[in-house]
Amino acid sequence: MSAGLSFFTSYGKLRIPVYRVYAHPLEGITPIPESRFAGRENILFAYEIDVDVLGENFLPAYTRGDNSNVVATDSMKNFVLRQALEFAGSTIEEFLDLLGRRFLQTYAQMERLRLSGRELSFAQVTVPGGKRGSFGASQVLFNRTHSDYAVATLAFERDNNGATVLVDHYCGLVDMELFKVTGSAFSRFVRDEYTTLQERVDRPLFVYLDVYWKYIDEQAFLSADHSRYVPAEQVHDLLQVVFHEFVSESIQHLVHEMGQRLLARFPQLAEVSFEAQNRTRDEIVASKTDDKVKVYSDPFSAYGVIRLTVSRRV
Ligand SMILES: O=c1[nH]c(=O)c2[nH]c(=O)[nH]c2[nH]1
Repeated sequence: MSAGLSFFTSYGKLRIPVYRVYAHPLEGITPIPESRFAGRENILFAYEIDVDVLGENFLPAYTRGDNSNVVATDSMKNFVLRQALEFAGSTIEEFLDLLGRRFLQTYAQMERLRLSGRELSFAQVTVPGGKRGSFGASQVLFNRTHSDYAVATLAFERDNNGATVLVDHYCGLVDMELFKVTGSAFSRFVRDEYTTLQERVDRPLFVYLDVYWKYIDEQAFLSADHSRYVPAEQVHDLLQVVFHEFVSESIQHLVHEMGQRLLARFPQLAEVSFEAQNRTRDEIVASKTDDKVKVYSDPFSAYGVIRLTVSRRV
């Protein structure tokens, strides 16, 4: 080894596309008042999977070209795809859990592992139903959508007895884009010689929003009954309801309210985090006859970013 140097390495395969058809439906979730979401049929269970192997025992591959402890990333890709066929669960968290345990059981060369999943969103196509004039969801045709999507990351290690342990996790929903035309303010901020922004008691607020959550107890998202599982769809709907209802003084104020509402609705969560981008458009012209009719266009390309983590006190 090179004297006086230390190394941190990881290697793996990113963005392994998995399209499992007829996975087990997600059932048994607890309904919430903010959402009509009742479960997923999982006719098409589609995710991109990242595998990251961490540890020290493959360092000789870097320092001496010794690959004897290297599992080819190509084999990792094949492993993930084969496990997808055997997968009997219903959620991305359960799939990552299966992968983590099976990888560490199969490969003694792997010390630690981080696995991530990114939803490839598809929506059931609406087609005419049996009765004249009725429409319903196709059971066979899906339209790829490019809107917000769920994510999850699970990290695994071995304990002293060699058993696999889940050591960290987070779940999330990223790339929401929400535009509220009225009912948001931003005023009474610091004013000095650099201030050009007008005070606005009512502004159209356009935010890009990512939200992440962690559970108190991993059994809440791994147990097969799903009664304490928090589906991204419910989080999505709850955040929309809060934005719809709440008249905010700022994005800071809005994400704080969203954090409070999420932790109150889901007692099984330990922490929620937000990253919001301020994409509010500039007012260009307003109607002379109707106050609420206005035209907005894109602002200067730099955008504000607002972050928040809300944790339960322990
Ligand atoms: O909600 C907002 N928070 C800010 O911190 C900020 N700063 C700014 O210029 N506009 C806004 N809006």
